Amino acid sequence: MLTNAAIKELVGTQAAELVQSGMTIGIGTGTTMEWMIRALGKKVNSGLEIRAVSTSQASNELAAQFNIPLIELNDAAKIQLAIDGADEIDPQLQLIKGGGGALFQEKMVAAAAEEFVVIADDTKLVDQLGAYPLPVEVMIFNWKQVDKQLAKLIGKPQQLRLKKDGSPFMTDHGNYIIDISFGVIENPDALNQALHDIPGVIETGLFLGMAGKALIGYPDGQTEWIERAG
Ligand SMILES: O=C[C@H](O)[C@H](O)[C@H](O)COP(=O)(O)O
Repeated sequence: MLTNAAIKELVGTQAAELVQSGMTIGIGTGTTMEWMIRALGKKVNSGLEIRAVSTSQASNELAAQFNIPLIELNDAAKIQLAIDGADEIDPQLQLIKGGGGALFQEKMVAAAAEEFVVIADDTKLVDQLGAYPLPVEVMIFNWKQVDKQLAKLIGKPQQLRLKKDGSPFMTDHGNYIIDISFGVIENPDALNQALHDIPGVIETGLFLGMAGKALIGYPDGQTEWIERAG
């Protein structure tokens, strides 16, 4: 049986095979994507010619270590393919993302891509989103006001993401994250809209109708492609 890290390596390495010379790709963030970036780096060092738009400082740094040419999203005329991990994946390929705090840039890159592929181990598959706390990126300027609005919307106070030293976690874009525990999200679209309606909410970790395919790895070493219906 494979360890969780080995499953991530399996799907990350397999996903790197999707990348063809000439492409501009989006590269996501997280422990699964680290394996994809490493595998892609080997291909680049063997002659694969690509350009990449990264979704975080951490992925920038890893990609740079492997000489993967990076460009800014504004300089990408086209992104043929974006690949990223996820924290939860439901049967419609609706996602919760942002466990690593990169949701805002990840969503901008995924939205700009012609195709968005998710890679994950099977523990990320759920029947309904919501067991994983939903990350919401908020302005520092009014985060306490946002929190009050969230308490009205959800009925209980929410958790500002903190670092191990107890100070607030800050995103690459200089914002805070509030992690919202739902248990089950009955209507992801309505929730996403309601959250966006709160001034000071910058982005949510709900990625709805974005992923076309997901590559899932299992402990027995098998992988499976799941496609979004419709
Ligand atoms: O902010 C982080 C991203 O959304 C990650 O893609 C997500 O948290 C999954 O990360 P991992 O592959 O480490 O489980």
